[in-house]
Amino acid sequence: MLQKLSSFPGVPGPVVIIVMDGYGLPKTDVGSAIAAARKPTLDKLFATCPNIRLKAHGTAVGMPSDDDMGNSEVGHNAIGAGQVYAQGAALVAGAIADGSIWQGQAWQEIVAGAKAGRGVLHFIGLFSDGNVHSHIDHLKAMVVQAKAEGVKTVRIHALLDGRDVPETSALEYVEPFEAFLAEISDPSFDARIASGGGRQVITMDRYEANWALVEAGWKTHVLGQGEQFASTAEAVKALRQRHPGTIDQDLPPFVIGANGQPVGTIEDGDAVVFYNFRGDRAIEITRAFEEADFDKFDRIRMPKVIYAGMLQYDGDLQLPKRFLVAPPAIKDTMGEWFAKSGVTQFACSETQKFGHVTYFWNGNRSGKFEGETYQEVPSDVVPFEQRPWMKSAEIADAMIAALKSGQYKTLRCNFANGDMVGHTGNFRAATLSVEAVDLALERILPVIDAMGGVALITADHGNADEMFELDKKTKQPQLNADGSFKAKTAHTLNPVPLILYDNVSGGKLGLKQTESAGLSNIAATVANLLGYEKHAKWDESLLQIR
Ligand SMILES: O=C(O)[C@H](O)COP(=O)(O)O
Ligand SMILES: [Mn+2]
Ligand SMILES: [Mn+2]
Repeated sequence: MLQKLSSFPGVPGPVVIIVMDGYGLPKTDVGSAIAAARKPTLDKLFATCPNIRLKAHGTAVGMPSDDDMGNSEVGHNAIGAGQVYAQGAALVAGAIADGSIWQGQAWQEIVAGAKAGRGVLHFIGLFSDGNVHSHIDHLKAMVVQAKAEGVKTVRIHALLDGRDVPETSALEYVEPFEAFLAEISDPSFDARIASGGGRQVITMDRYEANWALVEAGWKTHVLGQGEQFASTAEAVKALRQRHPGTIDQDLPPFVIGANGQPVGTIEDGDAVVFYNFRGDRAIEITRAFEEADFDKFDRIRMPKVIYAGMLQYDGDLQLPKRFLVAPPAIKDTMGEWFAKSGVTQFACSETQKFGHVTYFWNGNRSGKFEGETYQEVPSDVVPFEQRPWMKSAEIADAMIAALKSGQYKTLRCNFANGDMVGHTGNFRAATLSVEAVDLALERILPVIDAMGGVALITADHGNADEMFELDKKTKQPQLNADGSFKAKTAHTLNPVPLILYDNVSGGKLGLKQTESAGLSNIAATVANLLGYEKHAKWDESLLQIR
């Protein structure tokens, strides 16, 4: 049980946490879809409510350095756990730097497995240095080590990014990597890219939003079905020419081969490493490799392989069974301690972010704590620039109903809009997406008042706040060859807001802006609003009680 606060009994009604995914506070309004949006509710909140800035990137959320942007996993982990753990990106980099990854049983089984079969080791993963799901340097280190340990053949299945890195940057990764593979190959070692495609088109679906993506990835990587090219650089160039305006994340799948023969199908006896460290978009393809009674699509052929993930992606489901680096052991989350203290909890989002407010929130666990209720609003399966409002209205409906039920002491939701539409690089759509969230807030807040509650309105990292690549010196948008602004699809390094919406305390409650204030301070703040002391492990509360 959390201890009761002696100085404050807690607010009479529920405490609501609203995460506006991808809503950062930019240094300049140039290129900010948030600044361009008409958002009277948020404008009023910033003008009239206590509000501060929180760090949401870099070491404040467990990333290796302050040059690393934040992301949903590390952001929701930090919010939910009230603590900062070294995250996958940092853990894998550390395990490679000190060599412990090669000593681990999983790596040794992978190498032994490959050698015992046809000698083929496959790597599948996101092919960039975005450091959100993966890092190409980790892949490079594994290829070098595989050669040193006597693996004969390496085949890479490269998911093109353009979402955590500039939108048409694929060749900046592909060309040097294909050169590196050519250089490291010799008569005893043959390393090549074997297949690939845009990450939003194959393999990296999440939260079961669209299994067809995973099926398309399986056909490409495992079965080697699809259009063939002589090299990945050639594939990217040809596909771009054929699909003008298509950015890397949406490029169609391709197979490397000649005369109808793919160079790297996945066969019995091969070893496979899925080298993304982040779990949400790794779980479905992992299930396809591991589950004997898999029924999400027809695999046609199920090769018997030795499979490992970079990390274990779900601790409750133990998925995958074999993993190269142990994930952060996230303990003592607010979900767990509120449950132990009898605080009922409601969590809601649409499919695209549903796991963010459940699985990431609870430290990458898929199981519920007692007293938790989850509601998923099914996401549309469309390019989100075509529906920038996404399911904001339906999430507002669900939150309003849950609030009115009076059953929950704390409620949380995530509005995907600023992030998912921000990732498309479409400025006008991103502007609309922020306006949709504003409308949803306008509907939810009066119900919170009516229930005697308060809200903390925040974000997990920036995205819609910078929709153009800005010149580092002039801070003006970079231009494409045709004079248009170069769209930015990735997250930003900007801080995020924390707004306290409170019409019940009569001005008694405020927020402290501290030097280190970050997402990991939210859990303790929520506990105080509920009338509890924070858990000893949690970072300080930012609540001021006057
Ligand atoms: O997976 C994605 O969509 C992006 O790589 C990161 O976005 P998220 O961290 O907001 O989910
Ligand atoms: Mn996010
Ligand atoms: Mn995002």
